[in-house]
Amino acid sequence: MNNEAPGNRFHGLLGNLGKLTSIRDTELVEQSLLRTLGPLLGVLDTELYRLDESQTVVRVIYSHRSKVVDSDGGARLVERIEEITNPGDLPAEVVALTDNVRLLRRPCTRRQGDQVLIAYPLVGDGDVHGYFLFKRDREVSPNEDTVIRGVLEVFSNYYALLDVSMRDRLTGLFNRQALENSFERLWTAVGRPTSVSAEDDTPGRRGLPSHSYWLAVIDVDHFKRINDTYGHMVGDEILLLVARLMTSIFRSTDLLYRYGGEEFVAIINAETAEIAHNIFERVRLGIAAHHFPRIDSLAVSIGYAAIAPNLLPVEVLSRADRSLYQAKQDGRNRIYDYQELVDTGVFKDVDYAEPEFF
Ligand SMILES: Nc1nc2c(ncn2[C@@H]2O[C@H](COP(=O)(O)OP(=O)(O)OP(=O)(O)O)[C@@H](O)[C@H]2O)c(=O)[nH]1
Repeated sequence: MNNEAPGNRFHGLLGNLGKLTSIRDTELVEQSLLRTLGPLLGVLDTELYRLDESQTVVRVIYSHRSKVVDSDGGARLVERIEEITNPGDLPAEVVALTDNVRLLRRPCTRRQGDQVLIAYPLVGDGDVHGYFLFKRDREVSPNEDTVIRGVLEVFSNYYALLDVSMRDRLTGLFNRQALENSFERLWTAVGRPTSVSAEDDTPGRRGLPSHSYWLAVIDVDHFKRINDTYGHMVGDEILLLVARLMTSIFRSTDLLYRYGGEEFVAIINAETAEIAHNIFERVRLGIAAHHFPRIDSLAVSIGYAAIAPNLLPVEVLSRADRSLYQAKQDGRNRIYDYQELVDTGVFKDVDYAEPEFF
């Protein structure tokens, strides 16, 4: 561990665990874990790997601390947290080490020159759902091992509790609360325009940023009839199947929420409106082609809008929702893009700077 007196370290650890369990957001809890363990182990870099159900790494969170010398000559530690969703090829030594951790369900180490790469499993419900990794010049002592295991256990239990509170009970998708909680962070990450489409001569489009993230509201058509005809139990089963189908059609990096009764929200990454449209069309067709119990067929209507950095989340939601409403008005079982509805004169364009509700 580091050179602090044991009493101070113990208080520091308790304080950090207190902070960790006071956070109400799963991603911030993950960051807080790295902030707690890095200083405790005397290392500047720590990493957290998250796995999906098929044990594939889907997210990596890196915490880097570096010394910065101020103009007055004083040194301080600056921390940078980076998150990669859908990481590509992981370094071979990480794959080899974490394979062992997963199979043995216990910490493993791997020597790299004068350094040791150390990995701990994150265990919950009997499954390994991630790894905590760090590298340093020596192995973990028995005392350190006890502390790391204890902190990881608190983290895993608390994470599981938080995760449950962010999930819809019926479908297991994220719930409306989770969407609202993550809006701010989501916007910082996804709201940046990727480029400015200066060559695009489409009227009204020149100079507009081309977006890479899209928010869709997806609503089951005539769902009330299903409930009225077959009862709520069948209705519930169909909602669950719709959620499972959508989860299998969207990519694992797309975000899917149950927003209300038979209404879902998806946030996806796509380079153009056309690609986004094709993805939503795949969802619509996938649901239309599925054989649901009792009912002959099921349709969904979808309204979507680009996530522009100069719009509030509520404005993007409102645009997608208005487009959905239009799709319902025009006969259901269709997909409308807000911008398309503006360009074709169905909607009056709304000034980006002025929210339409106030
Ligand atoms: N089974 C079940 N039904 C739900 C749930 N939440 C909401 N509903 C029902 O979903 C139905 C939604 O009805 P409406 O809003 O009229 O929409 P709709 O019948 O799908 O019609 P359109 O959206 O206009 O195509 C209502 O009957 C709600 O009671 C749920 O969790 N389970």
